[in-house]
Amino acid sequence: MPSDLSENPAPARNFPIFDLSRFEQADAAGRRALGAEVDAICRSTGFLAISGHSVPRPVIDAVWRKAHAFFDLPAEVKEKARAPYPGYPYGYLGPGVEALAKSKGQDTPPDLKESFNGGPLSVPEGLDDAQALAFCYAATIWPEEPAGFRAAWEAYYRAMEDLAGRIMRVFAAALDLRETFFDKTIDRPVSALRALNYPQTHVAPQPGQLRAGAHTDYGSLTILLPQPGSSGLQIFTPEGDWREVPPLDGAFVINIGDLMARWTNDRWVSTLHRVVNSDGSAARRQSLAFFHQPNWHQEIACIPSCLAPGESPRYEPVFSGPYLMSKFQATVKPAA
Ligand SMILES: O=C(O)CCC(=O)C(=O)O
Ligand SMILES: [Fe+2]
Repeated sequence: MPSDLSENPAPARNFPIFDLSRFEQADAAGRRALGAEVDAICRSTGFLAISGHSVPRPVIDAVWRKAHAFFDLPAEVKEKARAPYPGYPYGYLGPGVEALAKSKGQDTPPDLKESFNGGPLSVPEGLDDAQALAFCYAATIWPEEPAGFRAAWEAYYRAMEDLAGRIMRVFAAALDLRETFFDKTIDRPVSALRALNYPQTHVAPQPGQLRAGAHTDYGSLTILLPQPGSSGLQIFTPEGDWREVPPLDGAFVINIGDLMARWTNDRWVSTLHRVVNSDGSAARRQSLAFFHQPNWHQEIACIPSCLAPGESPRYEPVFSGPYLMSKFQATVKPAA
């Protein structure tokens, strides 16, 4: 685990940008070639930007504004939408609740952030798994204000679910699989959307305390929208140093998560990343993170074509939903 918390690294040179519309309009040979580019990126860091995504600007702007207005509310108002007990996945998680580095076994002070979290927009018909109903399909605790929050949130959630499905087709092409390979594994996804607010800080953080501690994401892929022009998101490169993700106006930053690494037998890497606060006095920063997660019951076992001859799978198969639940619950402060 790297620990150079005070380092102020340079922006990532040549941060890759992938034009999704170009891929979708290409013929079979073009798609294979573009897929190969994505394969190379995912073997190296698994972090890239997506342009040509066609997510309407008003959908993005609306959720951004509503989240900003929500975080501006007094603490006691935000607390009304609080997750009812530690380990409950949705609703408002106030400052001091989560330490992402704990998912990596690092005992750090809590992250300097607050978040609002929401789950799937509906429960699939006939689903009766008690754990799934109690965790991924638990109710989102909606805030009463600002007006229009829920409508804006749901529109953005839908747009992200759709975008994630399109990116998973790129991933299938990148892995030399038929492009619909993942479709059935993500047709009842248990994805979560998280709005993050990192308040302005005036005092030095505690030793080891960051805005978001070093972690990997848990699922198939994450679609991030960092505040335009903001800094602080860093990835741990294959060369072994922290690199800042540059601001990329109009593009989403995506990264693959642990389940994609497991699926591909570590051909693709789920890269460690974090959000730092420079020198203890950092400006407020907001972001949106959509954590795309395969169906609750989906078994994630090594894709056979990701095994070289004579190689054996590095991981035991896991089920998507229970895996997510165990990772999430490791990061929250237990009840006092
Ligand atoms: O806020 C960001 O830019 C990244 C947050 C993040 O990595 C996470 O919440 O998993
Ligand atoms: Fe993350």
